[in-house]
Amino acid sequence: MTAELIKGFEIAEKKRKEIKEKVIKLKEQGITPGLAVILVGNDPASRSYVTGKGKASNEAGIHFELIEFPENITEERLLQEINRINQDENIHGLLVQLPLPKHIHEEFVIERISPEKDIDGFHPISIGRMMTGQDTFLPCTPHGIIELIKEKQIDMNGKHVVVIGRSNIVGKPVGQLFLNENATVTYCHSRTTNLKDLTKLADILVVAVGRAKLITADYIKEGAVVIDVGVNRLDTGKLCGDVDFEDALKVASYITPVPKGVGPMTITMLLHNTVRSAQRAKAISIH
Ligand SMILES: Nc1nc(=O)c2c([nH]1)NC[C@@H]1CN(c3ccc(C(=O)N[C@@H](CCC(=O)O)C(=O)O)cc3)C=[N+]21
Repeated sequence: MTAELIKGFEIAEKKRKEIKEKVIKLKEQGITPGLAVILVGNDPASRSYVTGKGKASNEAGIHFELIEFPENITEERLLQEINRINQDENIHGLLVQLPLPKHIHEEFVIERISPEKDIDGFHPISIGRMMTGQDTFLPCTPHGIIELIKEKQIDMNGKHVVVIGRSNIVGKPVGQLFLNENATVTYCHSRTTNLKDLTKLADILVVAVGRAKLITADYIKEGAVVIDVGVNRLDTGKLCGDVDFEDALKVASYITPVPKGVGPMTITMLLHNTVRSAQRAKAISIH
Protein backbone atom coordinates (compact mmCIF):
# COMPACT_ATOMS: atom_id res chain seq x y z
CA MET A 1 0.00 0.00 0.00
CA THR A 2 1.12 3.52 -0.59
CA ALA A 3 -0.67 6.09 1.48
CA GLU A 4 -2.64 9.01 0.10
CA LEU A 5 -1.33 12.37 1.24
CA ILE A 6 -3.63 14.62 3.23
CA LYS A 7 -2.57 17.95 1.76
CA GLY A 8 -3.23 20.24 4.70
CA PHE A 9 -1.73 23.16 2.88
CA GLU A 10 -4.28 22.93 0.04
CA ILE A 11 -7.23 22.33 2.35
CA ALA A 12 -6.08 25.27 4.46
CA GLU A 13 -5.89 27.48 1.37
CA LYS A 14 -9.46 26.61 0.40
CA LYS A 15 -10.72 27.36 3.91
CA ARG A 16 -8.81 30.65 4.01
CA LYS A 17 -10.63 31.76 0.85
CA GLU A 18 -13.97 31.09 2.58
CA ILE A 19 -12.78 33.00 5.64
CA LYS A 20 -11.73 35.91 3.44
CA GLU A 21 -15.28 36.08 2.02
CA LYS A 22 -16.71 36.23 5.53
CA VAL A 23 -14.30 39.05 6.40
CA ILE A 24 -15.46 41.02 3.36
CA LYS A 25 -19.10 40.61 4.48
CA LEU A 26 -18.25 41.73 8.02
CA LYS A 27 -16.39 44.76 6.72
CA GLU A 28 -19.46 45.73 4.66
CA GLN A 29 -21.33 45.74 7.95
CA GLY A 30 -18.73 48.00 9.51
CA ILE A 31 -16.75 45.39 11.45
CA THR A 32 -13.10 44.55 10.83
CA PRO A 33 -12.10 41.38 12.68
CA GLY A 34 -9.04 42.04 14.82
CA LEU A 35 -6.42 39.64 16.19
CA ALA A 36 -3.79 40.57 18.79
CA VAL A 37 -0.79 38.40 19.54
CA ILE A 38 1.47 38.94 22.54
CA LEU A 39 5.02 37.72 22.05
CA VAL A 40 7.40 37.63 25.02
CA GLY A 41 11.13 37.26 24.48
CA ASN A 42 13.16 36.45 21.41
CA ASP A 43 12.78 32.74 20.69
CA PRO A 44 13.26 32.40 16.91
CA ALA A 45 10.72 29.55 16.56
CA SER A 46 8.02 31.55 18.39
CA ARG A 47 8.83 34.61 16.32
CA SER A 48 8.52 32.62 13.11
CA TYR A 49 5.12 31.16 14.11
CA VAL A 50 3.88 34.63 15.01
CA THR A 51 5.08 36.02 11.68
CA GLY A 52 3.11 33.24 9.97
CA LYS A 53 -0.02 34.18 11.91
CA GLY A 54 0.41 37.86 11.01
CA LYS A 55 0.86 37.14 7.32
CA ALA A 56 -2.16 34.83 7.20
CA SER A 57 -4.29 37.43 9.03
CA ASN A 58 -3.35 40.19 6.64
CA GLU A 59 -4.05 38.00 3.63
CA ALA A 60 -7.52 37.26 5.01
CA GLY A 61 -8.20 40.96 5.64
CA ILE A 62 -8.01 40.56 9.41
CA HIS A 63 -6.49 43.43 11.38
CA PHE A 64 -3.37 42.09 13.15
CA GLU A 65 -1.55 43.61 16.12
CA LEU A 66 1.72 42.25 17.41
CA ILE A 67 2.55 43.28 20.97
CA GLU A 68 6.12 42.48 21.93
CA PHE A 69 7.72 42.39 25.36
CA PRO A 70 11.25 41.60 26.51
CA GLU A 71 12.04 38.29 28.20
CA ASN A 72 12.23 39.99 31.63
CA ILE A 73 8.74 41.55 31.62
CA THR A 74 6.97 41.11 34.97
CA GLU A 75 3.90 38.92 35.22
CA GLU A 76 1.97 41.90 36.57
CA ARG A 77 2.76 44.02 33.50
CA LEU A 78 1.77 41.19 31.17
CA LEU A 79 -1.55 40.67 32.96
CA GLN A 80 -2.17 44.41 32.79
CA GLU A 81 -1.69 44.34 29.02
CA ILE A 82 -4.17 41.47 28.73
CA ASN A 83 -6.69 43.50 30.73
CA ARG A 84 -6.24 46.36 28.27
CA ILE A 85 -6.77 44.15 25.20
CA ASN A 86 -9.79 42.48 26.81
CA GLN A 87 -11.39 45.96 26.79
CA ASP A 88 -10.30 46.89 23.26
CA GLU A 89 -13.38 46.80 21.00
CA ASN A 90 -11.26 46.55 17.85
CA ILE A 91 -9.72 43.26 18.97
CA HIS A 92 -11.87 40.11 18.77
CA GLY A 93 -9.16 37.52 19.36
CA LEU A 94 -6.18 37.54 21.71
CA LEU A 95 -3.47 34.95 22.05
CA VAL A 96 -0.31 34.87 24.09
CA GLN A 97 2.34 32.90 22.23
CA LEU A 98 3.60 29.95 24.28
CA PRO A 99 5.93 28.97 25.84
CA LEU A 100 6.42 31.89 28.27
CA PRO A 101 9.58 32.58 30.31
CA LYS A 102 9.83 30.44 33.46
CA HIS A 103 9.17 33.29 35.93
CA ILE A 104 5.66 33.78 34.49
CA HIS A 105 2.77 31.50 35.48
CA GLU A 106 1.32 30.35 32.18
CA GLU A 107 -1.99 29.37 33.80
CA PHE A 108 -2.51 32.86 35.33
CA VAL A 109 -1.89 34.42 31.94
CA ILE A 110 -4.30 32.13 30.10
CA GLU A 111 -7.00 32.63 32.74
CA ARG A 112 -6.74 36.39 32.39
CA ILE A 113 -7.74 36.30 28.70
CA SER A 114 -11.45 36.99 28.31
CA PRO A 115 -13.14 33.74 27.21
CA GLU A 116 -14.96 35.87 24.59
CA LYS A 117 -11.56 36.53 22.95
CA ASP A 118 -9.89 33.20 23.69
CA ILE A 119 -9.39 32.17 20.06
CA ASP A 120 -6.68 29.65 21.10
CA GLY A 121 -9.33 27.81 23.13
CA PHE A 122 -6.89 27.44 26.05
CA HIS A 123 -8.94 29.11 28.81
CA PRO A 124 -10.35 26.60 31.36
CA ILE A 125 -13.84 27.87 30.49
CA SER A 126 -13.28 27.09 26.81
CA ILE A 127 -11.85 23.66 27.71
CA GLY A 128 -14.82 22.93 29.96
CA ARG A 129 -17.24 23.89 27.20
CA MET A 130 -15.36 21.70 24.74
CA MET A 131 -15.51 18.74 27.15
CA THR A 132 -19.25 19.09 27.59
CA GLY A 133 -19.74 19.48 23.85
CA GLN A 134 -20.94 23.10 24.00
CA ASP A 135 -20.42 25.70 21.31
CA THR A 136 -17.04 27.33 22.02
CA PHE A 137 -13.67 28.24 20.53
CA LEU A 138 -11.91 24.95 19.87
CA PRO A 139 -8.12 24.73 20.19
CA CYS A 140 -6.70 25.32 16.72
CA THR A 141 -4.42 22.33 16.09
CA PRO A 142 -6.96 19.73 17.32
CA HIS A 143 -9.76 21.46 15.42
CA GLY A 144 -7.61 21.59 12.28
CA ILE A 145 -6.99 17.84 12.55
CA ILE A 146 -10.72 17.09 12.77
CA GLU A 147 -11.33 19.33 9.75
CA LEU A 148 -8.69 17.43 7.74
CA ILE A 149 -10.37 14.11 8.60
CA LYS A 150 -13.79 15.47 7.63
CA GLU A 151 -12.45 16.94 4.40
CA LYS A 152 -11.16 13.49 3.42
CA GLN A 153 -14.51 11.98 4.48
CA ILE A 154 -12.74 9.54 6.79
CA ASP A 155 -15.21 7.89 9.16
CA MET A 156 -14.59 8.55 12.87
CA ASN A 157 -17.72 6.84 14.22
CA GLY A 158 -16.70 3.92 16.45
CA LYS A 159 -13.13 4.05 15.17
CA HIS A 160 -10.17 3.51 17.48
CA VAL A 161 -8.11 6.69 17.73
CA VAL A 162 -4.76 6.41 19.48
CA VAL A 163 -3.19 9.71 20.53
CA ILE A 164 0.50 9.79 21.46
CA GLY A 165 1.15 12.88 23.59
CA ARG A 166 -0.85 14.51 26.37
CA SER A 167 -0.04 18.21 26.15
CA ASN A 168 -2.77 20.68 27.05
CA ILE A 169 -2.60 22.28 23.61
CA VAL A 170 -2.66 19.21 21.36
CA GLY A 171 -2.78 15.69 22.84
CA LYS A 172 -5.48 16.07 25.47
CA PRO A 173 -7.91 18.22 23.45
CA VAL A 174 -7.53 16.26 20.20
CA GLY A 175 -8.59 13.07 22.01
CA GLN A 176 -11.60 14.90 23.41
CA LEU A 177 -12.65 16.15 19.96
CA PHE A 178 -12.42 12.63 18.54
CA LEU A 179 -14.50 11.39 21.47
CA ASN A 180 -17.08 14.08 20.65
CA GLU A 181 -17.14 12.56 17.12
CA ASN A 182 -18.00 9.13 18.60
CA ALA A 183 -14.53 7.58 18.30
CA THR A 184 -12.99 5.30 20.92
CA VAL A 185 -9.89 7.05 22.23
CA THR A 186 -6.68 5.76 23.81
CA TYR A 187 -4.02 8.15 25.14
CA CYS A 188 -0.35 7.13 25.15
CA HIS A 189 2.57 9.12 26.57
CA SER A 190 6.14 8.88 27.80
CA ARG A 191 5.18 6.54 30.66
CA THR A 192 3.17 4.17 28.49
CA THR A 193 4.79 0.73 28.78
CA ASN A 194 3.57 -1.12 25.71
CA LEU A 195 3.43 1.72 23.18
CA LYS A 196 3.75 -0.35 20.03
CA ASP A 197 1.04 -2.84 21.11
CA LEU A 198 -1.35 0.08 21.50
CA THR A 199 -0.45 2.08 18.37
CA LYS A 200 -0.87 -1.12 16.33
CA LEU A 201 -4.58 -1.07 17.29
CA ALA A 202 -5.17 2.42 15.91
CA ASP A 203 -7.48 3.07 12.98
CA ILE A 204 -6.39 6.70 13.32
CA LEU A 205 -2.99 7.43 14.90
CA VAL A 206 -2.27 10.98 16.06
CA VAL A 207 1.35 11.67 16.95
CA ALA A 208 2.11 14.81 18.99
CA VAL A 209 5.24 14.18 21.04
CA GLY A 210 7.93 16.42 19.53
CA ARG A 211 10.53 13.74 18.70
CA ALA A 212 11.70 13.49 15.12
CA LYS A 213 10.85 10.23 13.33
CA LEU A 214 9.82 8.42 16.54
CA ILE A 215 7.09 6.48 14.75
CA THR A 216 8.16 4.00 12.08
CA ALA A 217 6.08 1.61 9.96
CA ASP A 218 6.21 -1.14 12.59
CA TYR A 219 4.07 1.02 14.95
CA ILE A 220 1.30 1.36 12.38
CA LYS A 221 -1.54 -0.98 11.48
CA GLU A 222 -1.94 -1.69 7.75
CA GLY A 223 -4.39 0.86 6.36
CA ALA A 224 -4.36 3.23 9.34
CA VAL A 225 -4.72 7.01 9.03
CA VAL A 226 -1.61 8.78 10.37
CA ILE A 227 -1.74 12.38 11.59
CA ASP A 228 1.68 13.85 12.29
CA VAL A 229 1.63 16.91 14.56
CA GLY A 230 5.41 17.05 15.09
CA VAL A 231 7.31 20.22 14.28
CA ASN A 232 10.96 19.32 14.82
CA ARG A 233 13.60 21.62 13.40
CA LEU A 234 16.60 19.57 12.25
CA ASP A 235 20.20 20.87 12.33
CA THR A 236 19.92 21.24 8.57
CA GLY A 237 17.13 23.79 9.16
CA LYS A 238 14.57 21.42 7.68
CA LEU A 239 11.25 20.81 9.43
CA CYS A 240 10.55 17.18 10.32
CA GLY A 241 7.57 15.37 11.82
CA ASP A 242 7.33 12.81 14.64
CA VAL A 243 6.64 10.15 12.02
CA ASP A 244 9.21 8.57 9.71
CA PHE A 245 7.26 9.69 6.66
CA GLU A 246 8.87 7.53 3.94
CA ASP A 247 8.52 4.42 6.10
CA ALA A 248 4.93 5.13 7.18
CA LEU A 249 3.87 5.73 3.56
CA LYS A 250 4.22 1.99 2.97
CA VAL A 251 1.58 0.94 5.51
CA ALA A 252 -0.80 3.86 6.09
CA SER A 253 -3.90 4.58 4.00
CA TYR A 254 -3.69 8.35 4.59
CA ILE A 255 -0.88 10.44 6.05
CA THR A 256 -0.24 14.14 6.73
CA PRO A 257 3.17 15.46 5.63
CA VAL A 258 5.38 17.85 7.62
CA PRO A 259 5.58 20.64 6.61
CA LYS A 260 2.34 21.49 4.74
CA GLY A 261 0.15 19.14 6.76
CA VAL A 262 -1.32 20.03 10.14
CA GLY A 263 0.62 23.31 10.58
CA PRO A 264 -1.22 25.38 7.97
CA MET A 265 -4.55 24.16 9.37
CA THR A 266 -3.60 25.40 12.84
CA ILE A 267 -3.29 28.96 11.56
CA THR A 268 -6.45 28.60 9.49
CA MET A 269 -8.52 27.63 12.52
CA LEU A 270 -7.09 30.63 14.36
CA LEU A 271 -8.43 32.89 11.60
CA HIS A 272 -11.72 30.99 11.69
CA ASN A 273 -12.07 31.57 15.44
CA THR A 274 -11.19 35.25 15.11
CA VAL A 275 -13.88 35.77 12.47
CA ARG A 276 -16.43 33.89 14.58
CA SER A 277 -15.58 36.09 17.53
CA ALA A 278 -16.10 39.20 15.42
CA GLN A 279 -19.43 37.85 14.12
CA ARG A 280 -20.53 37.20 17.68
CA ALA A 281 -19.48 40.67 18.83
CA LYS A 282 -21.55 42.10 15.97
CA ALA A 283 -24.58 40.00 16.91
CA ILE A 284 -24.35 41.19 20.53
CA SER A 285 -24.01 44.84 19.49
CA ILE A 286 -27.35 44.63 17.63
CA HIS A 287 -29.30 43.49 20.71
N1 LIG B 1 -0.54 30.36 22.18
C1 LIG B 1 -0.07 29.57 21.22
N2 LIG B 1 -0.88 29.21 20.21
C2 LIG B 1 -0.41 28.40 19.19
O1 LIG B 1 -1.17 28.07 18.26
C3 LIG B 1 0.95 27.95 19.23
C4 LIG B 1 1.75 28.36 20.33
N3 LIG B 1 1.20 29.16 21.29
N4 LIG B 1 3.04 27.97 20.41
C5 LIG B 1 3.67 27.17 19.37
C6 LIG B 1 2.67 26.31 18.59
C7 LIG B 1 3.17 25.85 17.24
N5 LIG B 1 2.22 26.37 16.26
C8 LIG B 1 2.35 26.23 14.87
C9 LIG B 1 1.60 26.97 13.98
C10 LIG B 1 1.78 26.88 12.61
C11 LIG B 1 2.73 26.03 12.08
C12 LIG B 1 2.93 25.99 10.60
O2 LIG B 1 2.27 26.69 9.84
N6 LIG B 1 3.89 25.21 10.07
C13 LIG B 1 4.19 25.14 8.64
C14 LIG B 1 5.66 25.39 8.35
C15 LIG B 1 6.23 26.63 8.94
C16 LIG B 1 7.74 26.68 8.84
O3 LIG B 1 8.31 26.18 7.84
O4 LIG B 1 8.35 27.21 9.79
C17 LIG B 1 3.87 23.76 8.10
O5 LIG B 1 3.80 22.82 8.91
O6 LIG B 1 3.75 23.62 6.89
C18 LIG B 1 3.48 25.27 12.92
C19 LIG B 1 3.29 25.37 14.31
C20 LIG B 1 1.30 27.13 16.92
N7 LIG B 1 1.50 27.14 18.25
